[in-house]
Amino acid sequence: MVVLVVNSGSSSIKYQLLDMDDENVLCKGIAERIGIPGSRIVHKKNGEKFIVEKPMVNHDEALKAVLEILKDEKIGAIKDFNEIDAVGHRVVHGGEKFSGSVLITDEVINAIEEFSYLAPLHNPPNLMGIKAIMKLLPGVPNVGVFDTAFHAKMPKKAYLYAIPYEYYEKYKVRRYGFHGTSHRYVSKRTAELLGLDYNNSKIITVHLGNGASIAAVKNGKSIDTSMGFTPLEGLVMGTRSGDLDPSIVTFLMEKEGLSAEEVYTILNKKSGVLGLSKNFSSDMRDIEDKALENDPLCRLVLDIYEYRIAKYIGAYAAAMNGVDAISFTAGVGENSPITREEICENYLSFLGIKIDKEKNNVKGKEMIISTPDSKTKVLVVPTNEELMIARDTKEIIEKGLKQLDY
Ligand SMILES: Nc1ncnc2c1ncn2[C@@H]1O[C@H](COP(=O)(O)OP(=O)(O)O)[C@@H](O)[C@H]1O
Ligand SMILES: CC(=O)OP(=O)(O)O
Ligand SMILES: [Mg+2]
Repeated sequence: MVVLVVNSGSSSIKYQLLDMDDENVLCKGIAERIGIPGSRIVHKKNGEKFIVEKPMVNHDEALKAVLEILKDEKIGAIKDFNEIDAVGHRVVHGGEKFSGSVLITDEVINAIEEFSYLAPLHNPPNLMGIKAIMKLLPGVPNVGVFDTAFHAKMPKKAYLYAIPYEYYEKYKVRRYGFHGTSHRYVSKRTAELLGLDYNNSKIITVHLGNGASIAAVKNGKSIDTSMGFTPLEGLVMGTRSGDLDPSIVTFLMEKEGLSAEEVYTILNKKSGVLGLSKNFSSDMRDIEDKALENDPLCRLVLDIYEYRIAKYIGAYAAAMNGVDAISFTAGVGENSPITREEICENYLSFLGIKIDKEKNNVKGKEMIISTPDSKTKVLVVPTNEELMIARDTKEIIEKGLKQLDY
């Protein structure tokens, strides 16, 4: 079965074409700068990279261009669109409705539309991708895989905020959690690599990309996670603040004469590592390089970044009353030995953690980086959200399911 995976963002579409008989990636890529000058597709096949400059004013045009590339004689992987058996889509917000992946129907589309007010930056582009594929590949089934689904069964004590209950009842203001597909993949893979029974294990997954979140996965279920009502809560991220005292919002509105929306933009796009470094960079590679040259501000930014992660790990060890393993994943988690080492060495020896420095000197590869006598194991597990989406898509289509529960 050939499955196309589509991850539509506001100005980019990531895609992957997989042969699910052997889980082989046939080709993949990203359409970037959709709707802005300089739009292009960066396409990869058999490790080779191809750049296709192409004006793409909206998601319809971008997906059309992507589909043409999939069929291209030289750089494509199929001869005809009828070789695509199903399409799996990343959808960021599934509200309280979806606790698993689903076959996309009109009813599901309406629900995703309804939840757009909870994720205004994410759900509208996700929907555009779904609608464009439905138009371009009529008759091909579509599956939705939600970032929120893996966290949907968190206990109420973990997801309710201590504000008047009526706001939960009226507007569903609660913690949802995101990056669930990544936390699900990485926690399961961690259990496999350590030979643990997934259904009887305590794993903390640390997803450090541009957006970053941590999850406490107990017995194969997410019982808590650091992102909340929106992907703004929790860790310090590239441009997002993570946790703060909400009174800062009203304080800044008054002092700087800002609107609610302006403060929201500052917290989402101008804060985090970028804001702390006085706009030097949102990319942890830049911060790390400078910190290693003893730049005091960048050293401080790295300290704050690591400290917040360590505090959450401590909290989640308490939430699960123990922890068997901690796994680092995504851009920073997979590629930054120094961040992993400093978090573990400076804060986590109380968990009996010992890091093997040589093993930790790894980038983008599965590795147990703790020593054999480390009480809690520490791992690097590269995430693979696309493979999870393709697997769910295959299972739903092959078994004729409407919803796949985790
Ligand atoms: N070698 C590295 N060292 C430190 N950070 C890195 C390295 N490589 C990538 N990163 C970080 O990973 C981030 C991107 O992570 P990624 O998981 O691709 O994010 P997203 O999916 O949210 O776009 C970059 O912003 C960068 O800070
Ligand atoms: C939900 C979220 O934060 O996603 P990303 O990391 O892709 O921005
Ligand atoms: Mg990501």
